[in-house]
This record gives sequence, C-alpha cells and structure tokens, in this order.
Amino acid sequence: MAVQDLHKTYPGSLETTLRGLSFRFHEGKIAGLLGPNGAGKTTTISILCGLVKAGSGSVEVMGLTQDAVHREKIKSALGVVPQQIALFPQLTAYENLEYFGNLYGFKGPGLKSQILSLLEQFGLEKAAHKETGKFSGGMKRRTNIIAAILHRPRLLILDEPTAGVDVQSRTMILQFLKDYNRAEGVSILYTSHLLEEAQHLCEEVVIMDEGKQVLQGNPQTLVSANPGCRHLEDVFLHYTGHALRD
Ligand SMILES: Nc1ncnc2c1ncn2[C@@H]1O[C@H](COP(=O)(O)OP(=O)(O)OP(=O)(O)O)[C@@H](O)[C@H]1O
Repeated sequence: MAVQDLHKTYPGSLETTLRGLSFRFHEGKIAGLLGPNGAGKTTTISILCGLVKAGSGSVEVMGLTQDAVHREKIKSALGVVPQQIALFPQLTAYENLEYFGNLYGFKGPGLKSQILSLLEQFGLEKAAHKETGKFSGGMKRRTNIIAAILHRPRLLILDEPTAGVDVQSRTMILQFLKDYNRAEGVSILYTSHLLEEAQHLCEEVVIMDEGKQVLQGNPQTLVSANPGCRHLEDVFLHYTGHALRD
C-alpha cells in the first residue's frame, strides 16, 4: 500500500489538507498512520479506500492502482472500520451483520454461522439479538469491526478503532488485530492518537503532520535512532512539536 505525492483540497475549503504526502507500507504487516488532529489521516484513509478523490498524486492498494479500473476489485478485498460507528441503531447486532453480509453477496446458513462465530469471538453472543442503539461504545465498536471482516478482506483499514472504548474492549480489539494479522496474513492499517498503543501494535508507522510525511519506520527503531527519546510519543513530539492544533 503506497501513496505518492498526494495533494488534496476539499471543495470550497481555503485550506489544503494534503500537501505532497508519500509513504509505502509492506503487505502483511500491521501499520500505523499517526499524526496530530487535522494532520490528514482520515482524508488519507478515505483516499486509499476510494471514498474521497485526491486532487493529484498516485495511490496503490494491494498492488493495484486505486482508479476506476480497479475500484471494484480493491473494494471486494478491503475491509473498512470508519471512525464514526456505521450501524443501524434500531436493528439488532445480528440483523446489522446480516445486512452487511448481504451487501457483499453472502446469504443463507454460511453467512449465519460466520456471523454467530464472529459474535462469539468478539464476546457479543449474548447481545446478538439486542438493538445496537442500546449497546455500549465498546460493543458498537466491536460490532463495527465484525461488519468490516465478514467478507474476509486481505487488507483491513481502521480509523481510531480504540477511541472511546473501555480498557477491556480495547485489549480485546488489539489482541484480535494481532491474531488476525498473524493467522490470516491480513495487512492492517490503523490510525490512533494513542502512541503507546501504536508502538506495541505496529511493525511500521508513518508520522504525518499538516498533510505531509514527517517520519516513517519501525517504532522501536525510531525510538533507538533518536537519542533522548524513550517512547514513540517522545519521537512524535520531537518531530511534530508541542504547538496546539485546531
Ligand atoms: N469534508 C471535508 N470538507 C472540508 N474540509 C475537510 C473535510 N474533511 C476534513 N477536512 C479538513 O481537512 C483537515 C484534515 O482532516 P482529517 O480528518 O483528514 O484529519 P485527521 O488527521 O484525521 O484529524 P483527527 O485526528 O482530528 O481525526 C482538517 O483541517 C479538516 O477540517
């Protein structure tokens, strides 16, 4: 997965969101896209997924150029967990997941057993037939992740999957991501503001700021290469500064 010299200005906006962003992540790894508020992480992810069009630059996903020719092929091999919970609150967890499974063309007993097995894996078996509008933040987030992996994607992209969830759900989600990557070889790209979490989870990170790459590498290597930095958070602050962002 790679982006090269990406530029983006939203229609009607006076501000440029991406200003020549470039990076490359290796297939089969867990990667982190990190940066302060407004750095352009969600925009970048949306462009990688084909949901937002870049102004200029090139995008490669699973070895394919993200363009009209490859869009459907990429879509079928990609799972996306958006920052905002994307569930129908009046439907149960099972009904939501059946709906998303149907969207990918899955039906019948195969889909049913896949949903039930994932609900159990995510500790939601007792809540399967409850409306998701009544779920806690952690339960909604876990259901949202299941919705993104029902079709067994080769690449999973998650935008702040651990924001606003309790320690138990967070630990479960992070362990799932590690196991899922190791067992299935699925590439994972995630964003987070929790630098300690990213340091433990990711094999590769890109730190971006103001729409550009600031630094890329393995978290431990970046820490070792910067004398005076003990954690990835120190490296992050060293390169992005302490100024508050709007
Ligand atoms: N739909 C939009 N229309 C106009 N401007 C937008 C839109 N989406 C994002 N922006 C602007 O682009 C900039 C980057 O936003 P983006 O959400 O990509 O950053 P981010 O790094 O994900 O931030 P955060 O960490 O706060 O989620 C912000 O200044 C934001 O206001």
